[in-house]
Amino acid sequence: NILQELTGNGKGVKGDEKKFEISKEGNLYYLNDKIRKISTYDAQNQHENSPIISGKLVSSKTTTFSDPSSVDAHAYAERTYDFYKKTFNRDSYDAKSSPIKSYIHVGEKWNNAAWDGEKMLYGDGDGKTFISLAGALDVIAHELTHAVTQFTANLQYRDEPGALNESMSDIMGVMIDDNDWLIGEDVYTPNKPGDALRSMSNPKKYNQPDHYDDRYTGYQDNGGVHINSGINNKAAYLIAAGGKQSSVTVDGIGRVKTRAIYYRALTEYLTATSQFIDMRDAAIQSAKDLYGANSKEVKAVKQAYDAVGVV
Ligand SMILES: CCC(=O)Oc1c(C)cccc1C(=O)O
Ligand SMILES: [Ca+2]
Ligand SMILES: [Zn+2]
Repeated sequence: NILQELTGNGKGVKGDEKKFEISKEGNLYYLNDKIRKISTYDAQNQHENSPIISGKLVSSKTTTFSDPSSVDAHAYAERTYDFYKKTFNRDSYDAKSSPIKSYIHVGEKWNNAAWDGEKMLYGDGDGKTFISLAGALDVIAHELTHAVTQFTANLQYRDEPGALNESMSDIMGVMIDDNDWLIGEDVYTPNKPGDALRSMSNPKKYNQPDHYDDRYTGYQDNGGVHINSGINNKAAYLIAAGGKQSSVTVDGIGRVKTRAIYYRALTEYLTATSQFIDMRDAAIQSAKDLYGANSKEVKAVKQAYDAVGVV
């Protein structure tokens, strides 16, 4: 690459040392990765609903950056970018190498993270429910996957399509932060070790259904997008890890093949109004495309959706 690489460093939200790509303009250094086109801004506690969230590109007098939220937001965006490029040959969220912008210190003690249609937003948390949400790789991967979904299937953010939108973000979140089936564990309830925002292996542990017959049909949470995502999350877990549910046994095929199936379903088959049954069909078709019509991978997909009652 013609650009001269420049490495920055700093401690993340959990106190761990990280390295990342920066740039120098004049006598200041900036969280601006010109190779991946990733830049990180400080929203300086502007309210998350303010029409235009402006921000100050994070800078430092030296190559060491002292704001842990900025360190993690920048480094984890790079990790997520690299995963999509290496694993699926996708260049940024729109596959057209569009710039990735992250804003930290959004709102006041905001227990939230979001993709707002054009940039990523991270709250600092209130210190009880969350610490800075930029501090978790699976959170950042979840948010950037909302952007990927927007530029591919563009699943509507309500009811069943919305639950699938949420599930795709959780699936890629655990595939990128790939040492567990938990979501948000690194930044959730600092005073309660060992818990998480969601579990894909056991959705019910955090009050999500793991079977279609138990789906939420009310109006809260845009028709339960963070509730019913548990059903598809469990299916994805079963496809990868195997297991038994509602007297159906699934022979797992591993994380690598599972993420390939879901990425293909998201980018080739799902649409804005896909329902859970369409997710089943899209996953089966994707497994057929990738591994053959009578493959054990196709069998695992069918078994998993049988197990979660999407038939
Ligand atoms: C795993 C990241 C996540 O779920 O972020 C959200 C939070 C913490 C609150 C509300 C919505 C979201 C989201 O991105 O869906
Ligand atoms: Ca995790
Ligand atoms: Zn989400």
